[in-house]
Amino acid sequence: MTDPALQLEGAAVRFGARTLWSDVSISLERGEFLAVLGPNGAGKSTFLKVLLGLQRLSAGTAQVLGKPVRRGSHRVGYIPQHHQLELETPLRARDLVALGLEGHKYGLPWVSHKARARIDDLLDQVGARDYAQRPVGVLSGGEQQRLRAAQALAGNPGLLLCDEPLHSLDLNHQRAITELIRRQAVDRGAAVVFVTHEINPVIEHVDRVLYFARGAHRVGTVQEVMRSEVLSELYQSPVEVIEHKGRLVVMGEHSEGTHHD
Ligand SMILES: Nc1ncnc2c1ncn2[C@@H]1O[C@H](COP(=O)(O)OP(=O)(O)OP(=O)(O)O)[C@@H](O)[C@H]1O
Repeated sequence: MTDPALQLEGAAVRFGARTLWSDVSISLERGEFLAVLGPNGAGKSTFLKVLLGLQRLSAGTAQVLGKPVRRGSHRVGYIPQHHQLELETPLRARDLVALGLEGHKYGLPWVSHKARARIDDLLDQVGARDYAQRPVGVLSGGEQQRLRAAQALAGNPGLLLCDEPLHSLDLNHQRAITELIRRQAVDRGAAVVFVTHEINPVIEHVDRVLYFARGAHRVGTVQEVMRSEVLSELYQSPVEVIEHKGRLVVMGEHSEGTHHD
């Protein structure tokens, strides 16, 4: 039996007197797609930081691919939240993708034929071949974001962590990147943790939802969590979830995502 891709037991993060979230227990199998939802400041990115080994738990345990979390695991791919790279960043677009290949993290002196083919393939898949030779700093936000997705997939990760990866992408590229992420899960058996404010673009791929709000959380299938009574209880105020042509419209979500002890 293979280890779960991700396993948290009684996990909590506290900053001083503030409990961001607590008592999170979840196990994710290879190939599973978890959407992480919740209002601003609810602790979604912090959840990813825990899995990246960048944020210590205040209680509980976290294991990734059968081992305690640690920084810099090449089995973990990460698409960070969008931020514009500096104009002067001394990398071409294809170099950014190459950085995702194991063994290329500390410089780019020599790229094997096989690695070059893999980079070309990824550049094609994210539609970045045309700007592969351009300096990354001059590229648009969406163009950079597509390269980050390719970089995260380059090392064939067993766990793929995505922090709002569709942000700043047009509809066509949203679909292309979503399809790439889905294939990593379905064809290559990676577990996906997908932080998003908007579940609809990925709803057909989501196996389970982890919803954070007001220091509490719920875990379950889309049908179990994305319901008026469940979210109203979580937000402690009326929230209405309406299904319309396969899309979910959530009305009455508050922006306040945290509480103070
Ligand atoms: N090291 C830290 N020390 C104190 N507070 C922190 C620290 N890291 C994060 N926080 C706080 O924890 C809260 C949760 O942040 P996080 O980035 O996880 O939220 P989020 O759900 O991803 O929000 P958004 O949707 O806005 O991206 C924020 O209020 C943030 O200021």
